Amino acid sequence: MAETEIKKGLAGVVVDTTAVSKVNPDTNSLLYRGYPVQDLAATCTFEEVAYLLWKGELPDADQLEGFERLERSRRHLPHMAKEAIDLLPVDAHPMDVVRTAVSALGAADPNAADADPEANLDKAITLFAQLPAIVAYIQRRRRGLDLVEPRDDLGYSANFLHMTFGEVPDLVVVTAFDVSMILYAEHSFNASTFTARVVTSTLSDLYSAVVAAIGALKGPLHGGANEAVMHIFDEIGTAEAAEGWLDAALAAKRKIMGFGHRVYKNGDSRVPTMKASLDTLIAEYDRPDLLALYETLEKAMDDRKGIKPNLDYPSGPAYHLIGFETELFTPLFVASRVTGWTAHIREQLESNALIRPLSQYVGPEQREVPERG
Ligand SMILES: CC(=O)SCCNC(=O)CCNC(=O)[C@H](O)C(C)(C)COP(=O)(O)OP(=O)(O)OC[C@H]1O[C@@H](n2cnc3c(N)ncnc32)[C@H](O)[C@@H]1OP(=O)(O)O
Ligand SMILES: O=C([O-])CC(=O)C(=O)O
Repeated sequence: MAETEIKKGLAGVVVDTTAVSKVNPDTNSLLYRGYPVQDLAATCTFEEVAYLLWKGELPDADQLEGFERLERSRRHLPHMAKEAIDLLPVDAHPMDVVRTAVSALGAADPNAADADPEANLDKAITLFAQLPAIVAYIQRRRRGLDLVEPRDDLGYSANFLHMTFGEVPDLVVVTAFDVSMILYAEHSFNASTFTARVVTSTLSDLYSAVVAAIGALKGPLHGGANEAVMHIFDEIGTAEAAEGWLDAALAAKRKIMGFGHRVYKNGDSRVPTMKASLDTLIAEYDRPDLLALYETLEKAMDDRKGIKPNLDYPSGPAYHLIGFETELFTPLFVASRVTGWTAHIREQLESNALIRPLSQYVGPEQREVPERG
């Protein structure tokens, strides 16, 4: 029998088409619906980018006004999510808490199973509007603080920070956060988006697909790396210790979180934009020590392995400077990526085929069940 070529991890396998985004490792570029992500980050708000991902075009002034009004009207922490969160231990991992909250929202939505494209878009917008309240509440609850009501006179990111910290930080901080939300929003068939598409392909509902995607994102080889980067920084401590730490970690065959990528082999297209935002935060919070550690480790990794940082590398310290607890970093990724996931869920349903690959069996040959007892 001919040898079947196994593509471990589906590396290099093209499984379907998509019109949502294009990742091009040859040019180190990322397009959302045709627009370079760094240009969107420089000129648009996250709300405009979310609209683009779902609708395929940027909103005009009237469309944006209508969309913002809708999003702002849905920002309150839903009762069902709060009840579900309050049942969990305060120190449960925030990714587990977000996953549970979204699952509870799905169970409570009588229209959860309505797969009409407009119904699914409405659910996506609601989750987009509610996730900041969920994430902010989780951080405040961990700190023994009461929840903060949303403000409808603020944009998405300013309101997110207001609900988390009880005040709106300087504009440079809000802008850096908004840029991170734009950069995290979408990245073609990454593991969590593919998970969402697999679940959707069985004609399951949008909430189930998002819950599964959250589970996939949690892993440190994917979204969990932004949290892991900060743990590494804490472990290393200072720039002076970075090279010795790296040599020991590589000798112990450790994976260095925030470095490497399945698709980009010569640097992640989003890193320069996020690094520029990190630089503004370093200046704002006067933390040259953190910059020195960041750059020393980056250079040492390049020198030793030729492996470049991915988006999680600058995002981790950026979220730390803004004031988020380390365990909240990946939930921030969820709040952003819910836009991309739900755009893909809708796209999957437009021309669905059950996703069910084959495997090559390598277990025992057929055999008889031995006599029992
Ligand atoms: C937003 C995101 O989700 S971006 C990804 C975030 N994840 C991380 O930062 C986790 C750390 N990085 C990694 O584990 C990997 O680079 C991945 C999982 C992202 C990509 O992995 P793959 O495409 O499967 O690359 P693969 O694991 O084959 O790496 C090729 C070689 O580089 C090495 N390598 C890749 N990344 C790293 C790393 N971060 N640290 C140390 N070595 C690494 C591998 O050990 C392998 O070496 P080998 O050929 O000697 O065995
Ligand atoms: O594309 C990937 O494999 C991981 C990634 O960078 C993302 O999901 O943003």
